[in-house]
Amino acid sequence: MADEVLLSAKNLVKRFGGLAAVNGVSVDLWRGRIHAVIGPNGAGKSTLTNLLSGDLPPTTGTIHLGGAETTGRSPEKISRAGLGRSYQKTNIFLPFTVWENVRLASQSRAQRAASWLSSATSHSVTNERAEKAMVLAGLEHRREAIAGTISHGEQRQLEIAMTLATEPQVLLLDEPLAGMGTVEAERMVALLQRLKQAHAIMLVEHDMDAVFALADRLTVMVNGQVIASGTPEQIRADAGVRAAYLGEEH
Ligand SMILES: Nc1ncnc2c1ncn2[C@@H]1O[C@H](COP(=O)(O)OP(=O)(O)OP(=O)(O)O)[C@@H](O)[C@H]1O
Repeated sequence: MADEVLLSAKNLVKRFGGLAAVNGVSVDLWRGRIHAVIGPNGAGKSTLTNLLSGDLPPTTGTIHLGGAETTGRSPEKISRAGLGRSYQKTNIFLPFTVWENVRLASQSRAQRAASWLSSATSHSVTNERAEKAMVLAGLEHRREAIAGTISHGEQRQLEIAMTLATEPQVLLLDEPLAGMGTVEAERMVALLQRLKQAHAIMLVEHDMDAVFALADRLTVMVNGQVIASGTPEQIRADAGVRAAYLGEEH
């Protein structure tokens, strides 16, 4: 699959009353690349994610997904157009098994008609999609485990498997490494590296070691605005970024 821009946002603005939480932000997400968005608390990262996913409509600006404009469309429509989002807040059904959770997520993608037709074909398509997502997320050996009993890191993998079961082209990942220990974080970094081959990924993450290990491009936001955008090397060398955000540690 050739690298291509799968999502393109231009001059996004989101105002809450007098506050411009996102103020003129443009971003292109490419298949085969991880694009990290970093910035201090309140910089506007979650708001930007909400604009791209349709959870919030932008005040002004445009969003194209896979060539079609999705500005102002519902999250459901944007999801169907190929965008998958994992939330910080978990969507997992804890009493269900890993497989049942991924299967349910896959079912949510099934055509409405298929549920009443209930054909063997639609079931096998749903199962195949779930199986593929579970394997891709590295959870096949935990298939029968109750979701509430698996480790925190595995639950984050499960959230990603559930997102993958909707077959997105673009993945918006909100702090996938939050609360992880070293071994779990390393496993998640390896998973994201695998996923980027077939997807465009936007990563919002506070773990700077992981961000600099993973990102092909970075956008640095402060107070709703982009203060720098570029490769990890360019961002590391940017005096404004060092002053505003990274300090002297990078
Ligand atoms: N629904 C809302 N109504 C009013 N103000 C909001 C709303 N959502 C966010 N804000 C404000 O917009 C600004 C950006 O917030 P946002 O959550 O996008 O930042 P962030 O970079 O994701 O921060 P964090 O790293 O802490 O998650 C903040 O000043 C926040 O208080």
